[in-house]
Amino acid sequence: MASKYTNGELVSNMDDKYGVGGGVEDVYGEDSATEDQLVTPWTVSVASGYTLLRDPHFNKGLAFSEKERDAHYLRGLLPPAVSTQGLQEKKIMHNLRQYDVPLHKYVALMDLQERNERLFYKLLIDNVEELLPLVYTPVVGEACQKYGSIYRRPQGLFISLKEKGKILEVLKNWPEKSIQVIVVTDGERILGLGDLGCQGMGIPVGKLSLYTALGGVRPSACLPITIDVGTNNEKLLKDEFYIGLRQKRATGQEYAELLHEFMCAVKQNYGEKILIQFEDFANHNAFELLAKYRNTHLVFNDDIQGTASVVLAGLIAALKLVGGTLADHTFLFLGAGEAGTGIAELIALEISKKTNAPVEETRKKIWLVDSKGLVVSSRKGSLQHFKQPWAHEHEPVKELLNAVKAIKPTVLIGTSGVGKTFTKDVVEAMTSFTEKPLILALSNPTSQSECTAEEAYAWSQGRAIFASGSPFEPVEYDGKIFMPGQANNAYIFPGFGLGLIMSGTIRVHDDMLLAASEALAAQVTEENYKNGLIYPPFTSIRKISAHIAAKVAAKSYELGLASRLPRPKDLVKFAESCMYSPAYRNYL
Ligand SMILES: NC(=O)C1=CN([C@@H]2O[C@H](COP(=O)(O)OP(=O)(O)OC[C@H]3O[C@@H](n4cnc5c(N)ncnc54)[C@H](OP(=O)(O)O)[C@@H]3O)[C@@H](O)[C@H]2O)C=CC1
Ligand SMILES: CC(=O)C(=O)O
Ligand SMILES: [Mg+2]
Repeated sequence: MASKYTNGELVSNMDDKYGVGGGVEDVYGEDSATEDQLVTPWTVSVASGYTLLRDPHFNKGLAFSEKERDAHYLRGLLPPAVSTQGLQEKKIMHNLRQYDVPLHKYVALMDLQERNERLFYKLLIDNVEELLPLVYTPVVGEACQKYGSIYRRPQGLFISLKEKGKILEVLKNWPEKSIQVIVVTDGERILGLGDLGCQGMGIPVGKLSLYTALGGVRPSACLPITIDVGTNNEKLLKDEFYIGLRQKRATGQEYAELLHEFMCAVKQNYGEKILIQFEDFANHNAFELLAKYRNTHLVFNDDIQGTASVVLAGLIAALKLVGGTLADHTFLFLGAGEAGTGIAELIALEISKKTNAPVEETRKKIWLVDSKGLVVSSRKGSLQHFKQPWAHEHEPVKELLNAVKAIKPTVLIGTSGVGKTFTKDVVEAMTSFTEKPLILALSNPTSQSECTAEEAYAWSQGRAIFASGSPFEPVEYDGKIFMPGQANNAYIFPGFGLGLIMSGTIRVHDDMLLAASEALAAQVTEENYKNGLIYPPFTSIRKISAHIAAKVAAKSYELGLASRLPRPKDLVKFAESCMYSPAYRNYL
């Protein structure tokens, strides 16, 4: 047990309201952070020097000032030099850039997060375009595949079948008490990489680091959770470094009971307003969990709902480039799972709202292809429930190319999880009847992208408007530079979650997703359009998130689902004021 000082008095961590770990209490809270806010001595409890240096929430490394070194027993524990956060940032970015292997950069970043949290977030916020592909797709995918080998320290909470009957106790083991958002996975569909079992933990950890960096939700309010019910991945089951349960996945009642215990325990421990984001569940569980808990919990499925909202935003923005309304377009999806049907449904809803046509009608402009071909009415008997609404009248078509020729889409969206499926023939066929084909290759990571940016531009003779789930570099084609966009739910969920949290929202409503889409689309500038972009750059993501949060919160107040009263007048300003700042504090 570490010793601690409170106002000069030695106390045991046992007595500390922060429990295990202890640390300098941040009396101003992380949300309304401003640099150089002084913490008065009588309100602060101070860890002994050694403990303080090893507490990632408060450690500043060489940036502890001379006075802090004296006040907090750090003399001798640090070399004499005193640094600034800016200089530390410069050094770490320099060091990161020396690594050739992206996974090594990932490991270095995770080490930083566990050593000095504020510096980690400062880096991520200031260098978002450079670091996003590391802490998020594509590199996080490789990290999950190799999670057992690169595992150093536990991140987040692991809840396995072994914890059945004890989940509430497990939640209480987590040191932070005021959790506002949980991202949870069971690891069965990690990006387009399939079942990675317990090693899927990289995803909730990565998503929550974006909640903080992109959405400004304070890190101590974020809890990553992996539910381990086994894995059907034979390779992992045989891998000596695998960190999860070595058994086949539990299914049926056993699975449902564990998940139900989890959902009840979370609500019991954190209350009605805890946001639970489901992430990378396989579709046979994802739709069911969302349907089962959407009326009793504040739940959000990022793959179904977040993806739908980000794609709809891109489509609304793209109308400026291609003209017409959404109702004028014909949509074809490769992939009819969570992402595909989620997006399709939100497009149909948006068109319905705009045209007053019933959703049953507006769905008819949207077609989906799954692994067996075009989803058509003659297949109805064997289709999963989420595909049923898309089984339109048409003769069976097996291949995507033939579906493209038959449907003549103006918008082609890849949500198959299978790379290289938008072939030259497919893109050329689409380009033959559409002046400006809109091509979204959403599958992650990069290896699973339906086509590359270069392929989309080259095969369409530079006519395609292209965006992808994982980032691609700008492409030079025919002497012109083309800027591919990134159509990724990372644009939506941080701001969406912030909007829910800051308004005390108790349930997610589809209209909030539409509001988020419109807010994101409104952030695309004329300059972006000139570059062929349908999404704004991630460099302005905090501003974007504040606008998304404000629109989501406004919708929540309008629907009577917000519990934070009175409603703040200026919701954008309020969102900004809630955002975590990673600037160091003075602990004096
Ligand atoms: N960019 C973003 O923000 C997001 C991207 N994604 C990505 O989308 C992909 C899919 O995710 P999700 O929808 O959750 O996965 P699902 O497993 O729910 O759906 C995959 C769909 O693709 C179909 N499919 C698989 N292989 C083929 C093939 N060879 N030809 C045609 N269809 C095929 C499946 O068919 P069947 O039903 O017949 O099995 C299924 O309908 C993943 O790569 C994921 O990373 C997901 C969420 C967000
Ligand atoms: C981006 C994301 O959520 C996915 O690929 O699953
Ligand atoms: Mg996902």
